[in-house]
Amino acid sequence: MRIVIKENRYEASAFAAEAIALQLQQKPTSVLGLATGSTPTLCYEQLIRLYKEGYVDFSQASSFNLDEYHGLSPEHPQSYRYFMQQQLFDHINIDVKNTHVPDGLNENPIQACSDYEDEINAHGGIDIQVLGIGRNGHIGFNEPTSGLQSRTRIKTLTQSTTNANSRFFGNGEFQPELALTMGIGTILEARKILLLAFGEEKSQAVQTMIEGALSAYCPASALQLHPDAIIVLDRDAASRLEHIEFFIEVEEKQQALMKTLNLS
Ligand SMILES: N[C@@H]1[C@@H](O)[C@H](O)[C@@H](COP(=O)(O)O)O[C@@H]1O
Repeated sequence: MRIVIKENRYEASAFAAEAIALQLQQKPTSVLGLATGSTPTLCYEQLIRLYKEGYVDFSQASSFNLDEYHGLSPEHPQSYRYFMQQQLFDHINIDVKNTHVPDGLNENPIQACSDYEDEINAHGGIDIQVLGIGRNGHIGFNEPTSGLQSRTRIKTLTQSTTNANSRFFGNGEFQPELALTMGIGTILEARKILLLAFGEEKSQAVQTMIEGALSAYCPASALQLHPDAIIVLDRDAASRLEHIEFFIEVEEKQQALMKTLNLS
């Protein structure tokens, strides 16, 4: 894991957007793995800016989102398809036919999940996967105890996750307790991973993910197994890291080395 600690969420989001832009410059047909939630919104804002300024082109790219609520239509304002249209797709030149979000209304969600896996494979796998992290350490909707080799499937959400996400739903509005989500094994197959975490409320999950043991109790800790995972934090999310000074030192040395090798 490479740990990048930025002063604030704006700098962290700009770093992530630049990494995605670079990926697309190097491989215009990249397959992007995308996430929802409040965390990636600034990164998407920066990506839209880079697109408008001509630095990035999505015309040959395709995308797969991590997850979707079961029971919400794509037009529902809380569905992740709707979120992606509003926050990113409607503002860039990606062909909507090339964007994929699990089908929350499919009458056979088990089949829909297995088809989703097939579709990712048919596209040659995910080149770069954006992730947020839940307060309980979940990634996608892989709640604690999710199998570390799990595949796309239907999951029951924990109370802690439904509570955290209730802020997006109106009083008395139907809030799904089931979701279709890529599995941890699916996520780990992405060639590069960029996990973003901001704010004090994520600091415990971040500490457990990075400094804790590999454990299904903290699904994000599975990223310790990934050969190219970058964890991008703001100061608050990094605040509980016991080895924070060490991580800062290593990153500075790595930056200096990359400059010397002309790789940055
Ligand atoms: N399924 C999503 C996750 O992909 C996301 O990482 C998490 C954190 O959301 P936020 O970024 O709003 O804190 O929320 C949801 O549960």
